[in-house]
Formats: sequence, structure tokens, C-alpha cells
Amino acid sequence: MQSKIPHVVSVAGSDSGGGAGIQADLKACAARRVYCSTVITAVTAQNTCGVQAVNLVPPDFVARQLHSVLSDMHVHVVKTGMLPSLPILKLLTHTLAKFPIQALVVDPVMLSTSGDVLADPSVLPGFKHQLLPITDIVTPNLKEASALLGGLPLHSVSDMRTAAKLIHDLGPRNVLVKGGHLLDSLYSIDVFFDGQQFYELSSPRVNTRNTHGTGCTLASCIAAELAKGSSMLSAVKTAKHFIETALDYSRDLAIGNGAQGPFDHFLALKNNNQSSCRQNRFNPNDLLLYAVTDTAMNRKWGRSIAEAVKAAVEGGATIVQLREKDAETQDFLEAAKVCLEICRSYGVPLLINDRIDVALACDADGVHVGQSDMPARLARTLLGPEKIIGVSCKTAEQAQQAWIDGADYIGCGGVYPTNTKANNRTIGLDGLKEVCQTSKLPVVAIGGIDLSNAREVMEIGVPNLKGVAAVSALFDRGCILTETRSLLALVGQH
Ligand SMILES: Cc1ncc(COP(=O)(O)OP(=O)(O)O)c(N)n1
Ligand SMILES: Cc1nc(C(=O)O)sc1CCOP(=O)(O)O
Ligand SMILES: [Mg+2]
Repeated sequence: MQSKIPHVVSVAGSDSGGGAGIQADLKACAARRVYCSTVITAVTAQNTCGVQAVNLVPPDFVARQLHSVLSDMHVHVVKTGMLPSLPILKLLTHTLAKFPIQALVVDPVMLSTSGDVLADPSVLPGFKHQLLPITDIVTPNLKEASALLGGLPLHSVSDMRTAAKLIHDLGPRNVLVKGGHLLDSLYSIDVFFDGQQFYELSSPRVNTRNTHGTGCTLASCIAAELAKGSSMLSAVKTAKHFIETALDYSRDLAIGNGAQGPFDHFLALKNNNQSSCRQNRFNPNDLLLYAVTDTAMNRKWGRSIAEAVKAAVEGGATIVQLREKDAETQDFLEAAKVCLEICRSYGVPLLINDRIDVALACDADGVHVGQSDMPARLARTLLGPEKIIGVSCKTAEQAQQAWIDGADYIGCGGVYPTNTKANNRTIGLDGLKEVCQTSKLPVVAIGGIDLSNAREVMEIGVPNLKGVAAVSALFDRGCILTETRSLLALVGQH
């Protein structure tokens, strides 16, 4: 049976530095959740300084790879990158005539970003007369567009429109002329032409050295979106947005010593080499004194969220949760970013209550979800294996489910009546004990816990009760720092 999985074949060169070529194509397709197989046309020795050597794969072996993939797998889209010689380009066009595909995306790679030559000049007529007439979209940058048009100078968006039209006349159904190299612009403007209409696609220019592989990635993203069934314009817009996001995320990434670095397709590397990053993913002992913020209490006492969080971590809170029920998303996100910096500087994990989107956007250390929030299983899928996930549980069954769903800890309460959470059922110390005894996960107790009762909570004598969580006992008080210190002293003695 033929596979329904969206499938792109990348026909391109290998970049030993991992930023461009086949390596970029594989990462781009994986990031867009599309399967990618590969046909390698050349092996380059390159890094962030430039291309040191190129070794062409013999044309008959490129043909063997193409045949292996296309004769066996159900391929939706072929995307080409480095086609270093005319024989390789020719055998590609001949092979494509035998295997029908949904779309052909051509990135007419001729020079590397460092200016090194990646294709023999004889390839140029091959592009014009053989490949472009069967192409669904071609994605030249300014230099490549100029080369395809016999050296036509391109200096403005108006020139790009002219180029898009002239390249369209060579046969491809759609043309995207990339203006990334256009000088003196705060925006990166690309011109898309579908043979009828021009579209100027603009995104803010990201000021970073880490742009190596953007051309390959853009073309692969377009291919991936087409393989999923997108229209051409929508695929191009999605791909451009993906690049913008990845470049912005990776603007400070430090890989290699050369002028042009790679970027991170998975938006996951940024903090790994920063000293402020938490070293361990989750330590159950961090639950010892768990501070949970409250919008209304901060408003009542005239404090910002950041001021409240700073006081709590200075007082010794071992983990912090931002529980901002009334905050506007944008305000919440901005506050979360500031709080994250504070918490990281103290080595204290910061979790977000309910809002997976906010946690993802600010790269918080994790989330806390309740029984009627986003299911923990889904939160785990969205946040990945490294983030901390806590789940509210009142029963042994819920605790068992939280464990199955991949949570890291459970919050169990209300141990005592509370005014902080409306209509919250109180389970008492007995209820807490019962859940702790059956839970495979570490537990933090919550609900009505303060200086008067924290010790008896900790003394229920169940090893996986790791600490207490408090809202009003810390944040509905005149001095958060003093209250936090006092509560820590009580639970810490245990
Ligand atoms: C540590 C901890 N335990 C329990 C809760 C309650 O979460 P939930 O049931 O989702 O209720 P809300 O906090 O969202 O009102 C918690 N926040 N933290
Ligand atoms: C947020 C929350 N969750 C609870 C639960 O039982 O799951 S009790 C609660 C409120 C805790 O606030 P305070 O420390 O002021 O009583
Ligand atoms: Mg909730």
C-alpha cells in the first residue's frame, strides 16, 4: 500500500558543517513534520568560514540514489539544491520524466553564502532549458536571478519584479526572487510571481550572523508544505515565516568561528550553553517550598509580578509558578520573561499555570495543569521531554493517570479550606496521605497551607510528599520575603 505520509526528496549536496544542503533540508522537513529522503549530489568540506573542498558524486551514482528512492517510495515533492554539473542536472530531468510527482521545487544553488562556487557554469543553460520548464517553483536569490538572466543588474524591488517576470518566461510555474541580499533595507522583501500576480512578501530583517542555510531551508519548507497539500502562495508564506522565527530565535547562537553560522531549525538549542540555564531537568526536592503567584493579591499590595517573584526567591522559594488568571496574554508573556530571568539567576525553576502557549513562548521551565486544563499527555507532546509538568490531583486515580501521561509531579489538595481558589473541594490530611501513598510521582501539598499548619502537613510521614505550595501565606502578606523565609524554615526542618 502506498504511504500517505507527506514525503519530500532532497536532491542536494552535503554540508559537513550541518548548516546548509542536505543537512538543512532534513532538519527543515523534520521541523515541518514531513518525511525527507535524500539524493546526494556532492560532498562538501565546509564550515562557518567557507567551503574548503568539494567532491562530486559520480552522475551514475546520483542516478542510482534517485532510482532507489523514486522506484520504492511514494514521493510527493522533489526539491533540488546543489546540482554541481550538467550531467547530474540532465539525469535528474530524465529520471523525473519517468516518475510522476506532485511538485518540483528548484533552489538554483550556484554560489555558497561565503561566495564559493558550487556549480559549474555549464549548469546554467541546463537550468534554463531543461529544469526550469518542468519546475513548479524556483527560488533564486538576487545573484542567482541575475545569473539566470545573463548578468542583469538587480538593485531594487522593482528590479526583482522584472526578474521574476523574465524568469517566469523561462518556464517555471511560480518564481520567488529572494531579496535577502538587498542592501539598506530594514525588511527582507521577496517577490513572488505566479504568472498573473506579483506579491511582495516582507518580514523584518533579523540582525544575525546565523543565516547559513536559509536558502536551502526556505526551499525545503516550501516543498514540505506543498507535500502536505498547501497552495503555492500559502506554502511560500509559511516557509518565510518559519525562517523569520528560526533566525530570530537563533540570533545569538554561537556555532563555529567563521563569519556565517548555522541556525536552529528546532528552536531548542538557545539556552543549553548558557550558565544561567538549569543544569538538571527536574529535581523533586525543588518542591520543598513552592510559591504560586496571584494577580489579585499583587494588585491589592501594589506589587508587580516580578517584584513579588523576586521577593519570594530571595526569601528561599525553591520553585515558582506564575498563576495569573486575570492577565492579558501579552502582559503575562512580558512578565513571565522578566520573572524567568530572575528565577534563572537564582537557579529556581519557573512554571506557568494553565498556559502552555505562554510557557512555550517564554521558554519557561514547565507548566502546571489541572484536571480541566490541557491534558498532561498533550502538554508533554507540545513541551517536549525536557520541561517540567505538574498536574493537580485529588484522587489516587488521577495521580495514576498523571504518571501515565508523563507528568513529573502532582499538586494535591485542598489540604485545608482556601479562599484563593473558588469551589475547591477540601480533601484534608487524610486525603493527601491516601494520594501520596499511591502516587508514583512526587507530591506537593496545596490549599490553605500557612505558618500555622505547614509542619503537620510535612509530618504525615509519606516519603514522596516533597513540600508545600502556598499562595496567600506568601503573597497576601506585607513582606513576602519574611513570610517565605519563615515558611521555609518550618518545612525545611522536616
Ligand atoms: C502546585 C499546584 N497544585 C495545584 C494547582 C491547581 O491547579 P488547577 O487545578 O489547574 O487550578 P488553577 O490553579 O488553574 O486554578 C496549582 N495551580 N498548583
Ligand atoms: C491554586 C490552588 N489549587 C488548589 C488545589 O486544591 O488544587 S488549592 C489552591 C489555592 C491555594 O492557595 P492558598 O495557598 O492561598 O490557599
Ligand atoms: Mg489550572
